[in-house]
Amino acid sequence: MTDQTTRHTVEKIGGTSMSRTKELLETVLIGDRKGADLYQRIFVVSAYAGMTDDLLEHKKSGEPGVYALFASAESGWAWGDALTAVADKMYAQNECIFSDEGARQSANRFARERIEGVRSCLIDLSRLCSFGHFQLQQHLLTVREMLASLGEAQSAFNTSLLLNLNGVRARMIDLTGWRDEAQYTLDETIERALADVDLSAELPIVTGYTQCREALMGTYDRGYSEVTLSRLTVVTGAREAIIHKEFHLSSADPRLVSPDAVRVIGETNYDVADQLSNMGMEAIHPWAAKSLRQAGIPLRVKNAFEPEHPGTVIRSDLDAQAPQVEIVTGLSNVYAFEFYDQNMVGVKGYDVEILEALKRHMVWIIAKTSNANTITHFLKGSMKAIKRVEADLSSVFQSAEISLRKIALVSAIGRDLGSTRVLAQAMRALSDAGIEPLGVHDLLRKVDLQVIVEPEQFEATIAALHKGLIEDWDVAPQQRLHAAA
Ligand SMILES: Nc1ncnc2c1ncn2[C@@H]1O[C@H](COP(=O)(O)OP(=O)(O)O)[C@@H](O)[C@H]1O
Ligand SMILES: N[C@@H](CC(=O)OP(=O)(O)O)C(=O)O
Repeated sequence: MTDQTTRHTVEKIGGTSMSRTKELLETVLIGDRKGADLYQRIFVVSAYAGMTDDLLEHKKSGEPGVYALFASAESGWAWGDALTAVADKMYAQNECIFSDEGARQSANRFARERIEGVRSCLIDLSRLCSFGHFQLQQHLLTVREMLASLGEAQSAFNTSLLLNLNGVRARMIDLTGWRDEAQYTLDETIERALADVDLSAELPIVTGYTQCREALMGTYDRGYSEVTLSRLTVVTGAREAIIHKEFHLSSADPRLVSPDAVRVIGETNYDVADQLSNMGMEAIHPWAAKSLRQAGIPLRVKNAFEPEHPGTVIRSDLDAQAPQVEIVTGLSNVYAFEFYDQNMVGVKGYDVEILEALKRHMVWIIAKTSNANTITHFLKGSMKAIKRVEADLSSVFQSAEISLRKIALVSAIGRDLGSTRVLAQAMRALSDAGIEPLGVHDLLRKVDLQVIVEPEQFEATIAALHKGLIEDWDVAPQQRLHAAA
């Protein structure tokens, strides 16, 4: 069926929003909908806020969770206590969600069965690996997948149960591979799981984690639920993918710039979405955007708690009407990895070696610059991994001087920044705020302007650029006329 009015949507609810379960029922999940209006939607749910952090490692601080403890030899059996703490957190979450005793018990039973199943599997694996014939290293990805999927299994089970209690025909679609006998590709797994679902009369609540041959965790790592969202959208031929977040996609993080000063982004294109995810803004996982863009399906980012608001539409064919910065975002903990070698002038091959080392140690490159004898990469990753890159390169290039420093990178992003006014106004805004940038990247392809500052100046830089390039953008020419008169 291709009729726009009857085709379904696929909608993801992020972890931060999932934790506000009761409000979600009154907005996104049920709200004023009745009868047929409740259906023709597929929901993909993330784990409740903080759950995946505790199961794996903290996304921002890197603090070890169950996985990181299990993987590190020095931690011994500490992972077992960490897993028990996750179970307790799950029961506490169930306590908040279900006032009905029977429902709470079945939610707790579900969580306990999954947690204890994984626990005994990990104990067996540790025992096997103590023989030496089985190498723990070879199984760590599977362990990571098993642990991560616990979070999404809980939230999908709870959401469908809660909807059932509220008279909605919801069905949990468990893509986590729990006790499955065969393994399929991502697309096949999705097709098989939804084959007998009648979208006009059932509401599928799908786990954000999909266990499949491609191993989502190995390829995409954190933020994987958006990959499930995008493939589900493409495979089921949905008319639109929707991401429900805690805030509207705004011109800056409303936690850093006052919510009154930020603007909701009405529309943008996938080019801007790519820049945002590169900066770790998580507007959408870069790989998720790719599938949707290739299939020509629009993505809408909405505030989960303001369901009437149309939110932000992201499509490939939306060009800007005029040069304008749309969003100011950044990363406060970036490593500037500077490789300097005077022997480099006129010689090729340095770049390749550096890139190989970065790839080998799985370090994310945010940006790079180079000149005659210096190549600087701006990196996101663990200090440990970056130190390994440094060691590898020092042994290959003995005359090189490699230096590493922490910086913050703030980026002003828009579909068309092709006006010299953007750079001029950015510099004025920074100088007015007393910020001296360590570096600025204004490239030929005008979609972003990157400013490098000391980490302590991160928030002030976001605020200053937001003020200069967004809040004051339309008023600035007039003010300049007054100033000149
Ligand atoms: N430009 C922005 N617009 C909206 N939120 C932003 C923006 N930049 C950063 N954020 C932050 O993103 C957070 C949501 O992050 P995310 O991990 O995507 O949540 P979720 O768990 O819902 O997927 C919000 O708490 C908000 O502070
Ligand atoms: N819960 C997972 C997957 C995910 O996509 O989460 P969120 O939608 O909350 O970013 C993670 O934290 O990585």
